[in-house]
Amino acid sequence: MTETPDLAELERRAAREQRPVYGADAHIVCDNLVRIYKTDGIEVVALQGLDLLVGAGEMVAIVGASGSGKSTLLNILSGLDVPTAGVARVAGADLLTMKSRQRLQFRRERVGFVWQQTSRNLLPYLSAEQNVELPMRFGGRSRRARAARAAELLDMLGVGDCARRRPGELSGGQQQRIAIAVAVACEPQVVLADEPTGELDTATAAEVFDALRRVNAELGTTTVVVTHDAQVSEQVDRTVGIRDGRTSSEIRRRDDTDGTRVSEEYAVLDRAGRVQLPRDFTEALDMRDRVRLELENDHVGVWPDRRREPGRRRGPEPGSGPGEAEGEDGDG
Ligand SMILES: Nc1ncnc2c1ncn2[C@@H]1O[C@H](COP(=O)(O)OP(=O)(O)OP(=O)(O)O)[C@@H](O)[C@H]1O
Repeated sequence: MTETPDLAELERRAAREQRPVYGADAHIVCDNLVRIYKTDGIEVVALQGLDLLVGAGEMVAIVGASGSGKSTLLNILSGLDVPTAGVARVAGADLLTMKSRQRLQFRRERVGFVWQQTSRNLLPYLSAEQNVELPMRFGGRSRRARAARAAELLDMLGVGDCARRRPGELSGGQQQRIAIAVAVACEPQVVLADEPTGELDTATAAEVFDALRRVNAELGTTTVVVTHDAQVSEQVDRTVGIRDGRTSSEIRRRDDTDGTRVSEEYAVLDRAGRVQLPRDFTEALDMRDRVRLELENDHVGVWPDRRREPGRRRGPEPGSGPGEAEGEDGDG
């Protein structure tokens, strides 16, 4: 007969099983993040249990179809919007429980933003250097220190020669590089950019993205960039895909020992064990409603449900060795 464990035994077991807190080391933590908009009695679930971890100093691109929830996510991370449920922590600040004063302080000190519309980033009646100096006025720096930092940042971003010009006298790309200088003027720990290259041609977009990468590398700011631009997102080591308000896939890139760029696609596995297969994978194998799974030594095989409709495309037979895992076309 098995003995019922007493309270002390249960506590010992709980202590043994205690796992580290999700995202304990991460600089940005979204855990089961939910945002529901309610307008005229209609509910739109913009984020439905999104998980995301970004390490300190990391640069991540967020991609996804229109309406997938990218801007909603960025608005929450920037403290502009409050999530309906879940956990959102940025640079140690809890974005769900924060009071309005703390929120203001968070927005002034810990995060910098770059928006798509240049008019949202810069004041049109101030010169480039005055725009960069403006946020530093709240930080109590001397006038000389503000001017020195503005000059240093504009030089670093390749727009030192534009210091005296107003936004209307500058190209879109120059304006966005100045916007990046404004975003990092108060030495925030995190930079958030929502389609910063959306209004620019390809060559100028690459220059602006390069400026963001320079800031990330030289100042060490954790950087999250929402972008539609695949060419732009390829320049970062990690691209996170959002689908229907959830993180669905990740592409990680690294330089191999021989210098070639290697890129690998991952699916996000959440703590409930859910994996969202990429749409092109499910469509390629006509996977719908239900898939068959098999646990192997070092991977899990996923097959379309053959019994669903006899005669349709089939996946590979179980046990046909490594390579049978998700995404392999089983028609061979
Ligand atoms: N203020 C709002 N009120 C109601 N619904 C909203 C609001 N903002 C966004 N939504 C809805 O939430 C969903 C996610 O929108 P969001 O703007 O985050 O998507 P997105 O991925 O940034 O899209 P895009 O690439 O077109 O900017 C959409 O269905 C959108 O219509």
